[in-house]
Amino acid sequence: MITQTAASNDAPSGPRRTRVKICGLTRPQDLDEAVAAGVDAIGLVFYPPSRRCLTLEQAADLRARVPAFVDVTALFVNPDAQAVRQVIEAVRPDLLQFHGEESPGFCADFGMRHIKAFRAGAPGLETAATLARACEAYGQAAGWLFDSYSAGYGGSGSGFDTTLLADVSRGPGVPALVLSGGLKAETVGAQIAALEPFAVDVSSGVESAPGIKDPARIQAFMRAVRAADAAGMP
Ligand SMILES: O=C(O)c1ccccc1N[C@@H]1O[C@H](COP(=O)(O)O)[C@@H](O)[C@H]1O
Repeated sequence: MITQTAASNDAPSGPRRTRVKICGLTRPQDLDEAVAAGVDAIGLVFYPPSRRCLTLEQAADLRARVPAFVDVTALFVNPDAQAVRQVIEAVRPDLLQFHGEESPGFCADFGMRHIKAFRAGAPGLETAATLARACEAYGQAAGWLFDSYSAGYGGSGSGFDTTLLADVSRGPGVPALVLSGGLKAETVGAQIAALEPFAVDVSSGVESAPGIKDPARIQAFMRAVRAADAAGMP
């Protein structure tokens, strides 16, 4: 159930500032562009079938460019624990992000802040009630991320029916609501206005090809988020 009207995970009143994560970075110049544009977090993918997947060495090189106060998230899909530990050791991410069928215990076992992703509309997550119930099992997460249900596990560029989020718990002390799935500069403002997510997470919508970010699209996306925030100021 949504428990507050200003449906942000921030304090109940005050100016809106939607956090932005750009995921699936593979090149130093794209990382620099995202940081210069003002992102709050970047995501590095460790899922071999993805064209955005990095080696430990590539990821460590990218990580070394990230300044203070920008979080680095390491994204996995049903990894084995050893693979996660290797990434933690080599890359030192600030957060882990799990996009598969990882259990709450597995996600929490690394003693790190983590985000659990849910594919809205997937089997067992087809209604607002079942999606909300699934989230509740992951109360130790720092964020609940909502993505579309499509072939593969994410990063597809497709959106989903956001009415499925209607029953998700929100408010202080509840994992942050992170909206994802097919976001782009042209549409993100309307999504922010309608749903007031704590954060948005984008990959395909700021790319010219999988894993290749486009500076103009990154800047346009950030402008659209900030315009939506300004429009929602009290
Ligand atoms: O980016 C990937 O390749 C990826 C692979 C497996 C799981 C998740 C992945 N990316 C995440 O998917 C969402 C939506 O991305 P998009 O904007 O629709 O392309 C986002 O959270 C990415 O971090």
